[in-house]
Amino acid sequence: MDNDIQEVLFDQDSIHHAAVRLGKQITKDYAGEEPVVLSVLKGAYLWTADLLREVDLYVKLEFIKISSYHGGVSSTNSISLVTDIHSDVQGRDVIILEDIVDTGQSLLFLKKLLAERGAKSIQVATLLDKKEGRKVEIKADYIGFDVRNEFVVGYGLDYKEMYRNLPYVGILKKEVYSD
Ligand SMILES: O=P(O)(O)OC[C@H]1O[C@H](OP(=O)(O)OP(=O)(O)O)[C@H](O)[C@@H]1O
Ligand code: HPA
Repeated sequence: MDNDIQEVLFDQDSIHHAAVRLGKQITKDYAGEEPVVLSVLKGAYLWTADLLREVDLYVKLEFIKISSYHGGVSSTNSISLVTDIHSDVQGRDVIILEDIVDTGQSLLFLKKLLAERGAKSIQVATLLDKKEGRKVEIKADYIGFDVRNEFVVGYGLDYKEMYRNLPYVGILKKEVYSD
């Protein structure tokens, strides 16, 4: 897989430092609380594992699966709920864990859903924030790194369901794309 990568943007070490930094901040900000942590599959699977190990709080971990990108590099405007959570978020503080906020549409969808279900507060911790990709106005509260407006893979992020298991975030070589 390494041969398919043109440039590594965030290596394992820098991702670890981001997890430590944000984990400390979340631990401080939510001291005394028991937030629900909502991990957004599939992309956030590694970020969830690494960030949560740096959070010293009693948390309830939930996984939700939504779908916006259909394997390739282009986005669609419709988001669908693929696998829902089965616990009640009414009156709870919720921290959404995302691998990337790009157009912002996935996050908007989730925030609306949680607000409709009566969450007390909703915050977002994302590894990557691609601010130039935004199509809707929305902000993350905890950000690992700002990332430039290019399609990235690795550390949970896929191209056609591959590269999620790369331990770093990078950009694919042009010849690897088939669409
Ligand atoms: O800000 P947006 O433009 O909405 O993009 C961000 C979302 O897109 C990706 O998920 P995707 O729907 O591709 O599913 P995946 O996590 O299973 O790869 C990523 O993991 C985020 O959840
Ligand atoms: O840059 C990206 N890479 C992979 N998946 C994504 N989903 C939104 N943006 C991206």
